[in-house]
Amino acid sequence: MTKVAVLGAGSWGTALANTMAKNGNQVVLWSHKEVQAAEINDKHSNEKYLPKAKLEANLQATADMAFALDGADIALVVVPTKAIREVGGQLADCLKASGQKVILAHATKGLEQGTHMRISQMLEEVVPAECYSGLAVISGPSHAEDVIKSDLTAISIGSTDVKAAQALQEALANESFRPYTNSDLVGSELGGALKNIIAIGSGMLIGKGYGANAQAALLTRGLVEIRQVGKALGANAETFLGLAGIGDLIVTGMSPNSRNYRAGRSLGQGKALSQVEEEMGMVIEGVNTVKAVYDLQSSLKLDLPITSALYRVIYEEESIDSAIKDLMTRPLKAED
Ligand SMILES: NC(=O)C1=CN([C@@H]2O[C@H](COP(=O)(O)OP(=O)(O)OC[C@H]3O[C@@H](n4cnc5c(N)ncnc54)[C@H](OP(=O)(O)O)[C@@H]3O)[C@@H](O)[C@H]2O)C=CC1
Ligand SMILES: O=C(CO)COP(=O)(O)O
Repeated sequence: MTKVAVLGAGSWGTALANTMAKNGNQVVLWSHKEVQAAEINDKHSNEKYLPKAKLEANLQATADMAFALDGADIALVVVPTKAIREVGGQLADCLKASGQKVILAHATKGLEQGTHMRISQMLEEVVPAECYSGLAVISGPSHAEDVIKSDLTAISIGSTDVKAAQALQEALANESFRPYTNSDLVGSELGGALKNIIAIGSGMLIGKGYGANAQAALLTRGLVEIRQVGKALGANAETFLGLAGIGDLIVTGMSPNSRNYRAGRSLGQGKALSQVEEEMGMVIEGVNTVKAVYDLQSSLKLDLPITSALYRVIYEEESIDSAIKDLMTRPLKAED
């Protein structure tokens, strides 16, 4: 049995914590809100993020991070990208105070605004190296709404530290949840972050009334952009053919359980971004990630037409129709 502290009690943190508790591990889920921790402990539910789900009775929650981390083998951070430095800083303070060393992992899919850093790079900056042995990312096609129902799911765990990846793999694996390990931390993080951009575009096409041809074209050409950015940032191109690449692109670009897809669909139906964000009530990572990648493309000397079109629609008020026309009438070229 492994002791795991999961930091972040939104939909994904709760679903991952619940899976590991169901497997018989000792799991403590940290929420920054007392009231939410109390709901999980008393009612075994997290209605805001996973409506109607019955959580495992042995899943314990707390609003005290030091308590969650006490004796933990693994600390798994699952908060939105914008909260990583704050939560990582609190984690570092707890680990420094206790003198404990953990396997450090995260399941967040984004890039930092301004710095364009990956999540593990941010964590490395805020958590001193002596506080952890091994850093891993949980990536791959996995909606919390499906995982909580024990729908069949396969994910990938990216880490250069085999022992760290295997410890997470053991804690998570069961008959309906199959984790694979993968040594490409960079590619696993980038696959997870960048597919959110394309998923917004895929939702937009459906919201506009286009069909499966359009969606397949966008996802395939989107994968080319993901791979180009990934290679330029040091990922292994092969990773994008795996669960953390095309696997996650398929599920996020096609499933109504995806926040990014649903956001794009609502934008395609004519809603304003502010309204879409308010109605979602959950993080839509792709909205910030499209800006990060748009900003990065010139320094990486890349031409990313789909990412650029989505950036213009989201941030510069270009109409979706105009962006689609622009993409479809670019100079003809060979497929690369
Ligand atoms: N949902 C999914 O199916 C999947 C999500 N992911 C990724 O996981 C990450 C988290 O997403 P998800 O769980 O969906 O997000 P949600 O929006 O469902 O939940 C976010 C959680 O983080 C908490 N939070 C926000 N800011 C802070 C903070 N400063 N300190 C502490 N807690 C904070 C929120 O608390 P509060 O309620 O107070 O706002 C909430 O509990 C994202 O990067 C997402 O891309 C990856 C795979 C699947
Ligand atoms: O990464 C995810 C599924 O693998 C979740 O995507 P959304 O944030 O779009 O729901």
